[in-house]
Amino acid sequence: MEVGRLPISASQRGKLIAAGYTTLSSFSSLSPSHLARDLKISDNEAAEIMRVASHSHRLDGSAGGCGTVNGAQTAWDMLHEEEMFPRITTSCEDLDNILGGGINCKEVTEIGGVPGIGKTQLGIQLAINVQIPVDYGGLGGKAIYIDTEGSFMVERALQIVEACIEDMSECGALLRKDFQACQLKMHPNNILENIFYFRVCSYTEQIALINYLDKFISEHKDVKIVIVDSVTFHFRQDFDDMALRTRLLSGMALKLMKLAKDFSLAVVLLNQVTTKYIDGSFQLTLALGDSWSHSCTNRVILYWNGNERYAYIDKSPSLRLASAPYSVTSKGIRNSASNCKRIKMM
Ligand SMILES: Nc1ncnc2c1ncn2[C@@H]1O[C@H](COP(=O)(O)OP(=O)(O)OP(=O)(O)O)[C@@H](O)[C@H]1O
Repeated sequence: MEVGRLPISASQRGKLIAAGYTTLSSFSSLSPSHLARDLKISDNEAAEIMRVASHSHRLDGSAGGCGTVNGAQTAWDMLHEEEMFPRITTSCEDLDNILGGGINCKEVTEIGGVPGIGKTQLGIQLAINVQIPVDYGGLGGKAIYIDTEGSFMVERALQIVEACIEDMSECGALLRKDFQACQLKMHPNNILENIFYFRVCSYTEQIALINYLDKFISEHKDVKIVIVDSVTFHFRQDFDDMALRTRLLSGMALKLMKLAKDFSLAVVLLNQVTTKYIDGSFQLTLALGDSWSHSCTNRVILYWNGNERYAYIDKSPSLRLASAPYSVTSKGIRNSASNCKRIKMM
């Protein structure tokens, strides 16, 4: 495919051609940072060109064009790319710390816990925090919220949005930043408008929607997080054929992992827990644990420790297994109250 046919801006097309990249295959094997250097553009802009190019290439291939295998990416490029995307804060410093700074883009993070522990609250918080402007250390992105249980409450979302704006204006004053400049972006109406909400009422609807996300996100490029609350709800009932259930779940998991990689976004899967008889005692395990266990990069378990809520990193290829307290307040997710007391006393 020729660069002239790519759906990018005329100036980007001009820069590609001027740098000698006249066909898609002439730069498809480069890393975004390499392309950014050659074109003298930002890494983000280069990553976006690569994404559009790879999408157009896929469409071209499915329309009969011949497919090519992309070249390898170096580990150095991968590290550089990772640094390009800040993590999405949970609004709880302790939780962010054990997560290596927050929820990572390009990865699937499963968050499980007992009813009432705060999974939905965390999901709503992330859908809002992903919109924190780049100037304030955020991603300035948008969110997709897939609700399978009907637990998303818009009034509660508004309450958390207002608290987030309040925090940002305080933070702006501390950092002497011009909060007025981002006030329009961080207006409650705009923040709520940037959360695309889908209610799904059956597993077939859920699979159909996840298959459609590719197209939806191509048309809404700012989406930086997809939250599914909860991912296994419809798969826990009305299933006689367990092999079919496992196949459908694995297919859905693969699709979500691919979305995370292709669009450099975070996928957060909220999940319920059940009790299982293991080694002579009943223990809490995530719903559909065995058929689902390879579907995520990171797994976080939320649990009660006395009266306090805790999060525990249960599985991760890069984070140490650790736990941290957090609380659910009227403002949303925050540091645990006892931790705040400790900080004040010090
Ligand atoms: N406005 C609020 N102020 C303080 N805490 C709140 C507020 N709204 C909700 N909560 C807390 O959040 C908890 C419910 O959290 P959430 O709905 O996220 O649980 P969940 O883990 O998703 O449960 P389920 O699995 O049943 O959906 C409540 O028990 C309450 O303690």
